[in-house]
Amino acid sequence: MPELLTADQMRAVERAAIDNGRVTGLDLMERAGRGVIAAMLEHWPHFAVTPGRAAVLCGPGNNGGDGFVVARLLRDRGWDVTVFAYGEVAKLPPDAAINAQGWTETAPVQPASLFTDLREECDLIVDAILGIGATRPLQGAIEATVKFLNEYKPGERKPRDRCRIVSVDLPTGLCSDSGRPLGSAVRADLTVTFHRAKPGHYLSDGPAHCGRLSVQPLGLDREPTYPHETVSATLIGEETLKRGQVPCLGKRAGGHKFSHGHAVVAAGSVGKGGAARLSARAALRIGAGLVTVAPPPAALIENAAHLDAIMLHAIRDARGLEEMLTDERIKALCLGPGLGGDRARDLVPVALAASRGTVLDADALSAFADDPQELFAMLHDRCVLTPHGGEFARLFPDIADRLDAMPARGPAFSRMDAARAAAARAGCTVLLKGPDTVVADPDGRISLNPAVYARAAPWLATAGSGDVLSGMIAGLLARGDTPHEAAATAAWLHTECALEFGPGLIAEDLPEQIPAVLRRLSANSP
Ligand SMILES: NC(=O)C1=CN([C@@H]2O[C@H](COP(=O)(O)OP(=O)(O)OC[C@H]3O[C@@H](n4cnc5c(N)ncnc54)[C@H](O)[C@@H]3O)[C@@H](O)[C@H]2O)[C@@H](O)CC1
Ligand SMILES: [K+]
Repeated sequence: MPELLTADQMRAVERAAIDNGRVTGLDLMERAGRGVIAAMLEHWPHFAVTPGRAAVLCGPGNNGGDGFVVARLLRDRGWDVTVFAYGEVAKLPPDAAINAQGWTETAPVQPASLFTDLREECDLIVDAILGIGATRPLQGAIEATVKFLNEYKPGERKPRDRCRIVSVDLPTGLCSDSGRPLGSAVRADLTVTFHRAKPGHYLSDGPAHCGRLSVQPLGLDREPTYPHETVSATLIGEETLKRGQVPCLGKRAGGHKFSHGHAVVAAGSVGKGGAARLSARAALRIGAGLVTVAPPPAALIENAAHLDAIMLHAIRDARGLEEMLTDERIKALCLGPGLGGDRARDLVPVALAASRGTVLDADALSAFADDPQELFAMLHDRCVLTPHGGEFARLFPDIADRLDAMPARGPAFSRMDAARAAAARAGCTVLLKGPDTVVADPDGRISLNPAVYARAAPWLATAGSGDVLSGMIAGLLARGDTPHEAAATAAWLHTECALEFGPGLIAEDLPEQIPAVLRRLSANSP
């Protein structure tokens, strides 16, 4: 499902269903427990054939209640189960207390102090200590247990270490809204969440702590779907693109090159044009009708030696760009890749005054690091800024500091919060790059492109890959997409292109994968 829900939003959905009498809290807890078993068997089918030994760690809230359900269901399947309680069973909330009581009527509950490193003895450890209710850094018995559990790093498991760790809803200690550990957090092999994923499963350190992610239904799909402003973020994917974007990615029959938009990429000085050429090629491949690279006159020959379908137009300075932009058919501009700081400071004001779809990246952002306010005053709502972490910190130092500070309590300030705050300050779309790329609008709308789990594409960390992304956004702006749609679609396609090519990828390969990805998208569209 494409929506991500914060802890508060998830609680509101559950509360609405319970208040409407459609379901009880106890029903939901039972479904959650069944979901954990279903996901576990799907990921480790041998557990269905050979029951083993399990330790179930139950916390002080409803996450612990889920743990008691899982303990019962495992035992029903023939498992040898030991339950450890973190907190007083007598103080559990009502639904968790009912499940705890059901367990204690037939088997003991061990105190947390007896939990030591059981990995040698167990096949499965179920982490049901804390879920979306984790609000403060881990301490005491919980912290000590998390330390035990994390003593090995996933991937460094010894062959005889067969124990798997499954976290219920969230790895204990991970903030559901930000993906940031509150002090420390469990590193699970599998995390099973319910109804919808939470931002923390995708942002920051979340994927490293979750291991793999399974989203299990709670039977809440008939609850009201969420209006845009109550959804914390939309996950970009084929599902979201198909709703609105795919027809726009295809070219209109009977259209001509100008009806598909003209994009201009400003290039830098002699020997510095490669980045701009990468952007330009991506803009053309993604479907802009025409693309022009605009270098200074001295770099014209060098660029001409490299370009065929892409046009060239030398511009000496701001005046040259101003003259070029009297052509109303130019729909989108891309400034930054390889531009150089001085040329960026010269050209950006003119580009922004022209009110076209405009992508600012790299040098076009760093050139204003001394006085970001000067840039913000010129930006308009057709702009997209595409900073990586370093560029973001130069333009929005106070916001970056909040992201760096160790969270004292949850929900912690997230990369979504940071991108949203930056977009509001800049007054335009901000795309914050990373394996969890966030696209935020000034009105708070967020789209997330996670290149994690099955979509992990580490080979995207290659020189020039960001230049291709800026070009893709410029191409889509030229096609007429809104800044948010252009940025979100480009971020998703960029990852898909990397996955299509695979290891060994260099930036030049990315635009060449666009046709295959577009072909697949249109073949899959209804
Ligand atoms: N009806 C429901 O509310 C349902 C809840 N579900 C489960 O319930 C969870 C949410 O339950 P809760 O809201 O009770 O929250 P949790 O069970 O995640 O934790 C809440 C408790 O932990 C304490 N706590 C927070 N940080 C702590 C820390 N660092 N150290 C020690 N204790 C700490 C809180 O004071 C509170 O007592 C979900 O994650 C999910 O697993 C599911 O069973 C589905 C239905
Ligand atoms: K948990």
